[in-house]
Amino acid sequence: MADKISVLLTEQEVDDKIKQIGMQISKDYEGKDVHLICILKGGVFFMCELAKRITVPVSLDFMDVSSYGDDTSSSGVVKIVKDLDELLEGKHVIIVEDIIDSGRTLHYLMEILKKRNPASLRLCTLLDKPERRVVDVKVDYVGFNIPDKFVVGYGLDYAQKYRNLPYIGVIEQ
Ligand SMILES: O=P(O)(O)OC[C@H]1O[C@H](OP(=O)(O)OP(=O)(O)O)[C@H](O)[C@@H]1O
Ligand code: HPA
Ligand SMILES: [Mg+2]
Repeated sequence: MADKISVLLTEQEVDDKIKQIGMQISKDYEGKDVHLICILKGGVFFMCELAKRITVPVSLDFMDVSSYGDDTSSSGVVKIVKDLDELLEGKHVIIVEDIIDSGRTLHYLMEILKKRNPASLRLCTLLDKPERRVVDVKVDYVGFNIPDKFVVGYGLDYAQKYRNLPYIGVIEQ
């Protein structure tokens, strides 16, 4: 049976927000190149749209880190499924995520990536659920703070489904 999904953030709201973040990053990094790291799979839709809105030179890389599997809450175990292709030494790096929830994934990742000597390292997320935080993470660019609800769409999945929705929705129980 199909799940009933209600809209939390419309496609227009998400698109407008990504344009704003893109403009802010372009301003903050004027005269520099930025290296975007997409955290697969959830970050992929956001990164593609964001990259198009940044006006300074952009390079891209991908990392797959998984902590949720097909469940709706974090197992606390973070594993690197695919590492980056490129070195970070001297680069202005922005990690691009779909959501920060418990903070476990990003806390772990920031620690690992800092050790690779980027010129700078920032974190950009489309969604943040501050109420759910278990581990502290400093987030530099946030699209939306959202309530403690399990959301899907724009890269976010429930058991691998609904990543392709062009809006952010909540599965009704
Ligand atoms: O703040 P946390 O509680 O750690 O949760 C956030 C992480 O969980 C999700 O990834 P997931 O491991 O489900 O992989 P996916 O992106 O492939 O769905 C999401 O994309 C973030 O990476
Ligand atoms: O609300 C969520 N939805 C989908 N994946 C997630 N990973 C962490 N939080 C979420
Ligand atoms: Mg997931």
